[in-house]
Amino acid sequence: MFARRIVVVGTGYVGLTTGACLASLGHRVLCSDVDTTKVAALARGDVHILEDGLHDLVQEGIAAGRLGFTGDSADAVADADVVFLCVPTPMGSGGAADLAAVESVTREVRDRLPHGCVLVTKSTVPVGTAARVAGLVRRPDVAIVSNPEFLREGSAVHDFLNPDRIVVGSDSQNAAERVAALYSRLGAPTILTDAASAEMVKYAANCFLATKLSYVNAIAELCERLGADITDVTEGMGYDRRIGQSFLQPGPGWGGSCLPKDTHALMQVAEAVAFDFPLLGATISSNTRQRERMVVKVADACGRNGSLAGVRLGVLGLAFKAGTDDLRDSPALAVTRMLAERGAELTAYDPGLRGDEPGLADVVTVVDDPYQAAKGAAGLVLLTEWPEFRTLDWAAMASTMNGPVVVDTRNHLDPDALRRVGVSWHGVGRTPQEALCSAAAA
Ligand SMILES: NC(=O)C1=CN([C@@H]2O[C@H](COP(=O)(O)OP(=O)(O)OC[C@H]3O[C@@H](n4cnc5c(N)ncnc54)[C@H](O)[C@@H]3O)[C@@H](O)[C@H]2O)C=CC1
Ligand SMILES: O=C(O)[C@H]1O[C@H](OP(=O)(O)OP(=O)(O)OC[C@H]2O[C@@H](n3ccc(=O)[nH]c3=O)[C@H](O)[C@@H]2O)[C@H](O)[C@@H](O)[C@@H]1O
Repeated sequence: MFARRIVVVGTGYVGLTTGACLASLGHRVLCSDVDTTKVAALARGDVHILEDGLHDLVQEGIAAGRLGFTGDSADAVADADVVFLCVPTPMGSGGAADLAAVESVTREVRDRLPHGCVLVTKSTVPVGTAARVAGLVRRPDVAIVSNPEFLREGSAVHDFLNPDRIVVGSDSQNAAERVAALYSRLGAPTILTDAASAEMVKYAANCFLATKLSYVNAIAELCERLGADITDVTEGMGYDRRIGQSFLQPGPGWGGSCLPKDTHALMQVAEAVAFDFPLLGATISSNTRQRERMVVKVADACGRNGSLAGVRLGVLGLAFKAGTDDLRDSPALAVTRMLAERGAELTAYDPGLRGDEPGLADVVTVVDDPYQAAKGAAGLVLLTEWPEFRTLDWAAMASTMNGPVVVDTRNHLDPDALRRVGVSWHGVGRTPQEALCSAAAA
């Protein structure tokens, strides 16, 4: 089923990727957004987010006449077959998902949807939202479908075009099949289900991933205390196909625009039906603790008797993970903020950031090369796993530092290579080699 007239409301990481990828699959797509500055830039082919391959795909879609942009969602949907809602569902008061944007777009477009149109929630929304949207639309000729998205930032285009699965849920079998058919060229396993189950798949998956990471971070701490090496431990675990190698990398805690808000939202959903969910609660609180633990690690390695007051530190990476410019709920930024609160003087470098992002300047001085971040620092804290950090001239970095100590919260660097150039390396879940050697000698 090609050349469908599709409207995508919201042109963020998910909406723009959805629009550009569906256009690349041969569909005609019109993307709308309230942010008219963004719409004007996109219409010129200017992509405002760092996402591998997205810029080219947008330009190709525009050039092929299959991809367009507008600031008027109500007008856009007037001759649509399928409308995707890709607007934000941020953490609201008390932790529940804030559905204000989903509801406001629904109200805005409901009377303009043509007969037989399908309205799809692609935003991450709690179980029951499709029913709530149906209640707002109140039109038997418009079917509501839940089609959660599983792409990751930084590899959004790749993930969208190579999905592990497509999940489509609706009370209308016909509408679900029409939405599933849009992806038919991708050849992915497709789960057709009811809307509530589709909505639940999304939260169950994200919260499982968060739980896996909190577990791994806890095992890493245990490794530190017991003299085991988390890198070998996770390798040993990962070969078990029931566990798998991915999502076993310890770090400064998990973050980003989704895992934190979705874990809190599922806690709220559980509470609403009087379900006690201590496992998920511990997943969240362990993550807060992990961020704090990184600060203590830095204070121990670089502070003066554990104090960071007036200590000059360099920071490598501020984004919530490599490959993105997204700072939303970034553990790297959270740790940096806590270091600043403890009085550290911070200079940071992140290859994905310009440095003028809102809120950054209050916390940290952002520089545009890593050697500047290292200059005069009593220690460097690596918080985001950008590949280029591995290939820095570490001897040159160390020579400009005032005490070559690196706290590598991602176990991203080669500890032996760093030690060879005189850097004292501190990772996560890995006992420093010197300590192991002296323990063996004793
Ligand atoms: N970022 C990600 O990797 C993923 C996000 N999701 C979910 O997708 C949804 C969207 O997330 P992102 O794309 O990251 O958000 P985003 O913040 O990057 O983009 C949202 C866009 O919607 C626009 N918008 C807001 N209100 C609007 C309205 N009333 N009418 C038209 N446009 C409006 C904003 O201007 C913005 O351009 C969320 O529910 C999120 O949980 C799901 C999978 C992956
Ligand atoms: O719903 C969403 O928005 C998306 O949330 C996550 O994707 P994303 O937020 O892009 O980031 P991830 O790659 O999942 O990383 C999340 C956090 O976990 C951390 N992480 C990830 C993997 C790992 O092994 N270790 C680790 O610390 C990352 O550094 C990051 O802070 C999910 O992976 C996507 O499937 C989902 O669609």
